[in-house]
Amino acid sequence: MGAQILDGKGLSARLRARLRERIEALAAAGHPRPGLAVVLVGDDPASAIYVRNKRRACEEAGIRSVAHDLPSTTSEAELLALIDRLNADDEVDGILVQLPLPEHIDTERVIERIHPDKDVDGFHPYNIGRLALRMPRLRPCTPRGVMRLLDSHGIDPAGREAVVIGQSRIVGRPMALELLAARATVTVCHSLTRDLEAHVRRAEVLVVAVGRPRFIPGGWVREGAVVVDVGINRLADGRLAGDVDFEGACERAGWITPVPGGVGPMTIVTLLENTLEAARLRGRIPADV
Ligand SMILES: Nc1nc2c(c(=O)[nH]1)N[C@@H](CN(C=O)c1ccc(C(=O)N[C@@H](CCC(=O)O)C(=O)O)cc1)CN2
Repeated sequence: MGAQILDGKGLSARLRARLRERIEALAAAGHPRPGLAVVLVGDDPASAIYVRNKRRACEEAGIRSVAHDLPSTTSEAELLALIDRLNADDEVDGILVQLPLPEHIDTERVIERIHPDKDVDGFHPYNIGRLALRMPRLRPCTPRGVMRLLDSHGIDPAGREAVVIGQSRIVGRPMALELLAARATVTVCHSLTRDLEAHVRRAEVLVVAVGRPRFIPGGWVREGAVVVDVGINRLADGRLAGDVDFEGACERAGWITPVPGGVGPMTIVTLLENTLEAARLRGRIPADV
């Protein structure tokens, strides 16, 4: 076990405490509390847990969260109508629609309907475009959380070979944009990539987000690499495993995120920070807090 741990759980707890202080100070000065609408459609058990955790995190931080739990039979038109109402509601600073949505709903159409200034997930084409142009506004939570985790441990990706495995909207694509903005040399690998092992072996910063337990063998990891494991996979015995063979990778990596306790908690704290940022962008709280 040589690798040092990138402790997302510890860092997120410190950031959440700081956020709570800022929000309480704002409230004491007479400013409104930021408001987040959390929309869950259907009964996916993992989504229900993530949404519950987000709502609890809001409460602890002093953010007002409003729950919209809709049945899996909700039509796309009904969901879009709810988003229209939330867009028009001045007390709602952020709108979060938990993904994945049921198959009969067009995810792109839903994301595009959210006003970009309330898009606390950072998935709207406007916000992704701003990130691509290195003019970020609201940034996707998981990649932003990863960058903060690296930064807090003094890890600068500039000039390094970064390899991202997975090209999802939530992680892979925006992660590549974040690393590019941080001036890494970035490769994105996906299901059609030939010789994945060769790409992994040359990665100085390796980010894996494929959703397959222990998909990357530890023996592929470059000596001294920074390994960021975004996968959260529930094993048959109930335990959680990442997308990387953690024990094997620890023998070779310089730094590694654990699962649980690495990237996941950073996603949630970044959502809270984005909600505060959205309230600022909308002028509901002062710009200088
Ligand atoms: N609208 C969105 N949907 C989804 C997102 C997202 O960022 N926005 N990301 C994922 C799931 N996700 C947040 O929604 C998420 C997943 C896991 C964690 C987390 O803290 N995990 C813990 C372990 C939790 C457990 O015991 O199961 C950890 O890694 O320590 C936070 C957020 C998909 N959908």
